[in-house]
Amino acid sequence: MSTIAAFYGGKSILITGATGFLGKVLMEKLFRTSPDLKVIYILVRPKAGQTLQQRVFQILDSKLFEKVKEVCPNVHEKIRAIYADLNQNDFAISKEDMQELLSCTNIIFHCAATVRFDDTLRHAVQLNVTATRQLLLMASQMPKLEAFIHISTAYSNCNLKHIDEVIYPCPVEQKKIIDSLEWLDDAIIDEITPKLIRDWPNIYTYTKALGEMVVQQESRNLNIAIIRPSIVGATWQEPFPGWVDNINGPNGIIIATGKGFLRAIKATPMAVADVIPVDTVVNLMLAVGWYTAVHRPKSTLVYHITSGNMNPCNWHKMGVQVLATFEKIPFERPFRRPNANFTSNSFTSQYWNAVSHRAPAIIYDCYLRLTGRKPRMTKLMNRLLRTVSMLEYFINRSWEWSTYNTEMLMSELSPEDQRVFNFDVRQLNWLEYIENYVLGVKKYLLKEDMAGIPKAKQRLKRLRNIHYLFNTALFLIAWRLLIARSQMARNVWFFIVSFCYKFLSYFRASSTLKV
Ligand SMILES: CCCCCCCCCCCCCCCCCCCCCCCCCC(=O)SCCNC(=O)CCNC(=O)[C@H](O)C(C)(C)COP(=O)(O)OP(=O)(O)OC[C@H]1O[C@@H](n2cnc3c(N)ncnc32)[C@H](O)[C@@H]1OP(=O)(O)O
Ligand SMILES: NC(=O)C1=CN([C@@H]2O[C@H](COP(=O)(O)OP(=O)(O)OC[C@H]3O[C@@H](n4cnc5c(N)ncnc54)[C@H](OP(=O)(O)O)[C@@H]3O)[C@@H](O)[C@H]2O)C=CC1
Repeated sequence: MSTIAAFYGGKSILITGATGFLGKVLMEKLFRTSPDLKVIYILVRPKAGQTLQQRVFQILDSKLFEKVKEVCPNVHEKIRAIYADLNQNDFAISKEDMQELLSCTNIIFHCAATVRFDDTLRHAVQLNVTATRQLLLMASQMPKLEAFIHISTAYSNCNLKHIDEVIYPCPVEQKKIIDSLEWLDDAIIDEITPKLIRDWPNIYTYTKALGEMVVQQESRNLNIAIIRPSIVGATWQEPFPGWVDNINGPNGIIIATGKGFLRAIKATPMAVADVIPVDTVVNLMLAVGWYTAVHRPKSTLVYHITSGNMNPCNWHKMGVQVLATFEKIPFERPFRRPNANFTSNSFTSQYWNAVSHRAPAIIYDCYLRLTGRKPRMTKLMNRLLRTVSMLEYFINRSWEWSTYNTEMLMSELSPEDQRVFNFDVRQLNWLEYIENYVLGVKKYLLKEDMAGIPKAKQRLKRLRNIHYLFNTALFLIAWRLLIARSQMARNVWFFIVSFCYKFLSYFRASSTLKV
């Protein structure tokens, strides 16, 4: 029997961000491996016209939870959704709910965050910093609490090249920032934001660094650990390969490439693509929860869960495998044939944007206008290019993350725990993983049926023919114009024509001789 799985038996676990990508996979694994856990409290807000119960029902009803329902048929009774908005004071939790949380919680997994790169500083600080502080305050009033696991990101210190498993100080104290945001108005905040975030690439990574400072400074006597995953990707093995459910990070890029919208990107091909499967992250989270509660390390330990130093893959290899998968399993109704040009040069990147992205969008919009429809491709392309420009920072650099604590933890696990809660990324076969990833994007994100593959392949063939036809026509028109204007072009043209003529005459003569 797994020690870690047994540890969670009978426990009351509080999860924030349980409706997010990581949170769902965490809940799934907990229910599947420790069906005898007492309860999982999840802090949820109503969203998109759905009540808390409807949101929970939708999660449990998804394919991700199919195995759970076999192992833990009463899973509905073991989830307790608590109304909470982390943007509000005391999270707007009712008194009764708060009392229950304070008196019963054994373990906290704090996953909630805003992961948008362009959020306002006020909102990002509220969620990624102030809410963490508030949760720590709540945790300090929980008599039964055994461990508090805070999820940060490996990019919280991406202004450094080599990152150790320590909490780095931020140039401005988190308390000062929280205080000043209370009285500064939005216009001033917007003005000072670039000065505050300095060499961090965006507000998200900056506020995640501040969040870690809060954990360090407000941890009181709590048993805390911080986990820093790199780019979290689709599931590797559990509960099945390729599960993914949002368009963040590589997912949106895979869709945009598979649908033929994105055909070139400013990326350093040999830079490390530090993607880490979500189930690997969850396995480490559960192992850390157990270790922190049972071994009670004297200080707050930071754990990196990255792939680059143990089993590196670069963007070139990833791009090639993604394209190879599109050949076998194309996405439906592509705009153009998928292609991937990598360039690290700004000028070439601008060229590709004009020729490969903007021009086809404008041509398509003209076609839509001519056929009496509303043009939309240029707008869509502009948004896509804006998104890609925000991701560029991360695909043009490589980082080194030390993983001593993660490796130490691996060595502390029994062979059974190493198997059930495997976070050894050295065993990952990238080619297989990427293929399953692309397949998962098709099935679970785009909700496309595998039966549509032959039709998609046919459409790709048609697009290829249109592409050749279009290029030939373009070449002939350009050449015709050139000939009309330039004596040199005319000379070259006559030289080529006379050469072909002579060649053909010679060929005809020699074949007549043979006869
Ligand atoms: C490489 C070579 C490729 C070559 C060519 C092809 C090669 C072949 C394949 C290549 C292989 C794979 C290569 C992968 C490279 C990946 C790099 C990943 C780096 C990740 C670093 C993460 C580091 C930190 C990790 C962490 O620690 S945490 C998680 C990170 N956090 C995020 O990833 C949130 C980001 N996002 C936002 O910050 C917001 O999305 C915002 C952008 C502001 C827009 O915001 P806005 O426009 O207001 O609105 P949205 O509703 O959000 O989206 C509006 C519109 O954009 C679309 N769209 C949103 N997203 C994406 C996205 N990704 N990709 C594409 N489209 C996207 C959406 O479809 C919608 O389309 P539309 O509706 O217009 O049709
Ligand atoms: N995905 C990645 O690549 C990486 C993620 N991480 C970290 O992992 C954690 C989880 O990320 P991920 O699952 O991908 O993110 P998601 O965006 O998928 O999930 C975010 C979660 O936070 C919740 N949340 C946001 N705002 C509020 C609020 N005001 N009140 C209550 N809940 C709120 C969301 O709830 P709702 O559903 O209601 O919006 C959702 O459950 C984050 O801390 C992130 O920084 C770290 C490295 C990489």
